Amino acid sequence: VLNYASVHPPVHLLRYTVVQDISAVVRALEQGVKKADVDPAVKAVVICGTNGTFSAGADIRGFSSIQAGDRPSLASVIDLIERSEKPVVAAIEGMALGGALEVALGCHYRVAHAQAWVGLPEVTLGLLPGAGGTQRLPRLIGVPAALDLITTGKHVLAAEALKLGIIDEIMEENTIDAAIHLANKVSGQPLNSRRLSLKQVQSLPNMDAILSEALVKVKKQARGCLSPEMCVQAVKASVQLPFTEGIRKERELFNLLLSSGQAKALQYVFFAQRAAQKWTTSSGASWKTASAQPIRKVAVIGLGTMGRGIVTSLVKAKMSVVALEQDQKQLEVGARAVTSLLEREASKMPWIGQRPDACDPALLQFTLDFSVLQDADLVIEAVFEDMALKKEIFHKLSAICKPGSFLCTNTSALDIDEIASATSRPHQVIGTHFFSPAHVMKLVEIIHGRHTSPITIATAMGLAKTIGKIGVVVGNCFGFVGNRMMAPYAEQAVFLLEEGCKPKEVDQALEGFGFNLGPFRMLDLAGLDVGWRSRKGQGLTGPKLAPGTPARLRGRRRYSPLPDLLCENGRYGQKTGRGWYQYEKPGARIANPDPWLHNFLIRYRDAHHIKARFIDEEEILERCLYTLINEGFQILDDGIASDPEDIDVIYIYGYGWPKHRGGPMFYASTIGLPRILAKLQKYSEAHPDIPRMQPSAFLKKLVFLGNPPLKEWMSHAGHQSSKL
Ligand SMILES: CCCCCCC/C=C/C(=O)SCCNC(=O)CCNC(=O)[C@H](O)C(C)(C)COP(=O)(O)OP(=O)(O)OC[C@H]1O[C@@H](n2cnc3c(N)ncnc32)[C@H](O)[C@@H]1OP(=O)(O)O
Repeated sequence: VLNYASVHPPVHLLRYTVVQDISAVVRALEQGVKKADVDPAVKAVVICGTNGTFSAGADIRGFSSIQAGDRPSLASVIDLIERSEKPVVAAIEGMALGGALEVALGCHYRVAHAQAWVGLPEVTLGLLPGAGGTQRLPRLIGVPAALDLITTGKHVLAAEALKLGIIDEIMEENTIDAAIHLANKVSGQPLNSRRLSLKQVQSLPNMDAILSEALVKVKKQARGCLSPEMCVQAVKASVQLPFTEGIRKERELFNLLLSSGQAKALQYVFFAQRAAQKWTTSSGASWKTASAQPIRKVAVIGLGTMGRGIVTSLVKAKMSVVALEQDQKQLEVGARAVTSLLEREASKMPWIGQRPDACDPALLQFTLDFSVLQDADLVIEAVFEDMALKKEIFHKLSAICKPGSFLCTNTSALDIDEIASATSRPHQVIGTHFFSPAHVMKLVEIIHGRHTSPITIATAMGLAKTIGKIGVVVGNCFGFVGNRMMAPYAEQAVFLLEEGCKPKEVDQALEGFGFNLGPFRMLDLAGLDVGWRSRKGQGLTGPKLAPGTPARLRGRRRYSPLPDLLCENGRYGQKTGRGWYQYEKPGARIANPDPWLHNFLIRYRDAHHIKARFIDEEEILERCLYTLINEGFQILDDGIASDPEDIDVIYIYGYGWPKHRGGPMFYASTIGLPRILAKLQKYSEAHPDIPRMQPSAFLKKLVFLGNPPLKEWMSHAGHQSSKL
């Protein structure tokens, strides 16, 4: 939106908001600036936004239509603004992000409201600031600060932007009036010193080291994502090249990113994350009609690893919390752990820690007394995965809690309906599957049971948002979405060990793909005893296993007893200092290959007459990833997830799937469903005793229908989503 308004002659006001059609905004800005330039009555120009917002930047959907090599017309207009003979002042209210901040950097002065914030988030969309931002910002604030902003995409508040030198003045109110005042004041003064393209980047004695360290750092963190590295290269160009050549380099890098496919994936994730908030269930309940109830007081039952993280997240969000344990010793240990987590969190955010209300002790109460829970608006049970124990707790809660209280269970696999059956209010029972460490991980799977009411779902989603998490609504089945898909993935990883791989080879392949942790490092971190307990519960191993069951078969399905054997040897992973790897001591984090394990694998293969073979990276990746994706198709067909975006958000924020690959279902769409199907067919023919490798009927159907785009998949699902 752009208005050319003559409000306070001789200053002309250009109002615009870049969130819709960038080319319309660019055209209007160009006309406005040109008109002001030739109008002798105009002495200065102020650029501002509408409705209290400067601009959130370009419409991300528009990027798909940009062709590599397009002349970035926004960049030309920014040049025009900078070249103007009349002072141009940016009046920043609300936010100035991406292209909008680049426009402001082209202005000669920048005035911001105290509550405003600015940033260059392009890197998070797989791009770099492509309209001169990588060349102007280092000239304005120096290389280290510019690198920090451009490679992370972080937003900074006006006060910090002032300190960094991004803006010139902060206003508590009337930002536009202040900008007009400044424009009048500087009218007629020379402008060259305000034109960033004419400035040199401030030289630093250790510039080479700063740039190469930045490159090493982003490469290490990016796990194959290109945009942070390209951002460093662009900033390096601002140091090493004259402005116009730097701009050329910036454009070259921008075009490279635009055609990389990663930008498409990251932009897909931006919208998928937002789409996941617009939940629906297969019974037709949806975010549109259900409203969240206000939650003032939350109770958490159990102060184990999960309970501690959950309490910490709630307190950080300034919610009133009661934490319950069953005996004094566990209560004290849990309370100490929560306090230490909160202290650590406060030290990471000193600006919050200094505030007197940062962690009001009155907000957090530790208790052994169940009756204290009676006035809680919502209870999160976070004891360990034992159905009988959970049912006992829910039965008690149902009797004690006030009628309106919502009852949540933090479970990673158990049946929500069975837990709800222990209460007199199954419509207020819901699963809230947090991920460890719960004060860090963003994801919460919100699992609705057969009787869960829409208001309960909306309230759980609202709570997730309040505490800064991403809730994704899923249906009730063993393992829900995330762990159900993880099962065939982890199973393949273990089968690969049986057939000849070492844990490190499997982990390296998947970490090379971009996962934070490969499957064996992940299992060691989570604790191998967790899965062992679950398998014993299912009768797959342990006392419930029928005598005479073959070691490597359960029914007609292939089974690997390897993880059980490790646990029987006391190897539970990091916590015991031994698992799939060895660690310096219990609790240590650095995983080292363990000769004991390698010998054990050799003996195991001998005992079961398995001839070890060399397995290449391609097979490791295909078997682990395609079986996981295959389960995803089954989940969609079953209606457990309402669309592929939900699955992708779960995998990115809960399982460390590389964001620049867009999530497993998006990745499948980029590989092409016919290829995935063909590979699954090939592997399932070679391994007929692994049912999870047999292609899902839904995948086959989509291939038969000609590999439709991801957006159309659900219109072909057996279980029609109500979103459609
Ligand atoms: C060779 C060519 C060179 C061209 C150079 C071009 C230079 C320009 C580059 C850019 O400007 S890149 C874009 C930079 N901007 C961003 O990345 C901002 C992204 N948005 C946000 O961070 C947040 O949305 C927000 C603005 C901080 C608001 O957050 P809030 O939590 O309040 O709301 P949301 O739920 O996130 O968003 C509401 C609604 O708006 C949609 N939306 C937000 N930003 C954009 C956008 N930039 N493009 C398109 N759509 C956007 C968002 O999807 C939500 O939509 P619905 O889900 O409600 O439909």
